Amino acid sequence: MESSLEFSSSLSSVSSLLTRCRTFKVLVIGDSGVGKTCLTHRLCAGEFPSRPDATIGVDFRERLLDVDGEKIKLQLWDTAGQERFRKSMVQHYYRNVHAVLFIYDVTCPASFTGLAAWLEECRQNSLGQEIPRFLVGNKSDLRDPSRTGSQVNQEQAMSFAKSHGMMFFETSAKKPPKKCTKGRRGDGEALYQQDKVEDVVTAVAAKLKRQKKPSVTNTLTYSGSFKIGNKIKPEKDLWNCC
Ligand SMILES: Nc1nc2c(ncn2[C@@H]2O[C@H](COP(=O)(O)OP(=O)(O)OP(=O)(O)O)[C@@H](O)[C@H]2O)c(=O)[nH]1
Repeated sequence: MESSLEFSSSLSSVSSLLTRCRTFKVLVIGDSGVGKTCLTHRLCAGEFPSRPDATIGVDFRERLLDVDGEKIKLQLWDTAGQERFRKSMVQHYYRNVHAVLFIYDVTCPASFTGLAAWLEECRQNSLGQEIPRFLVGNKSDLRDPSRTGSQVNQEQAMSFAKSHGMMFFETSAKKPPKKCTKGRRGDGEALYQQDKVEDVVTAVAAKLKRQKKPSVTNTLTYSGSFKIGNKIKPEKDLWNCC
């Protein structure tokens, strides 16, 4: 009797360990230096990395969220901004993508005009219009009110986002602006401070939760990277549970 109880309790702990959740691949693209690595790090680890290296190939980071009682796992593909570090890997980036984050630096207008090239890359890799797209202006902590001419203005970015069917955010991976939010905390509804980087993942997860055909895996997390020269494993092997 005792052993059957033990057996059923260990079965239930195994099953809770393997709680299934829906997993989505989110591609992060934008010019080199706009802060893709720092942003994905902030989104997944909740902190700003002290000395990020230029990404070579792609780095993977994951974030597990609870959206209205459902577990949603975002697999963020932090891709290299430099052409020489992307090369032959580009087609792998776009395979089975569920959402794309376009990042630019608000203090670097060239990174904003450069978005046209990233849109073109999406087109060349047959990214469908049904794939949700998000525009994120990063490094808002460096905005200088006396230098408006040499920065990307928010109205301009908003109108770009609108014309391309994107949801728009401006934030900072280094010092995310805070805003007061109402939501469930502990026993009930409460007001709390949520930073605007958190808004990005929340919006992506909420949008993807409504998607019809996502992949399903367990909640084990994975992170790692592929450099040029590595063979990319089929995603089936990468993401399914072991
Ligand atoms: N002040 C400030 N600096 C930032 C912010 N985000 C990133 N940086 C800095 O910008 C530089 C580039 O950041 P990365 O995250 O490596 O940029 P990336 O887009 O991943 O660059 P690639 O890997 O070359 O594509 C680093 O020196 C960061 O410290 C931010 O929000 N504010």
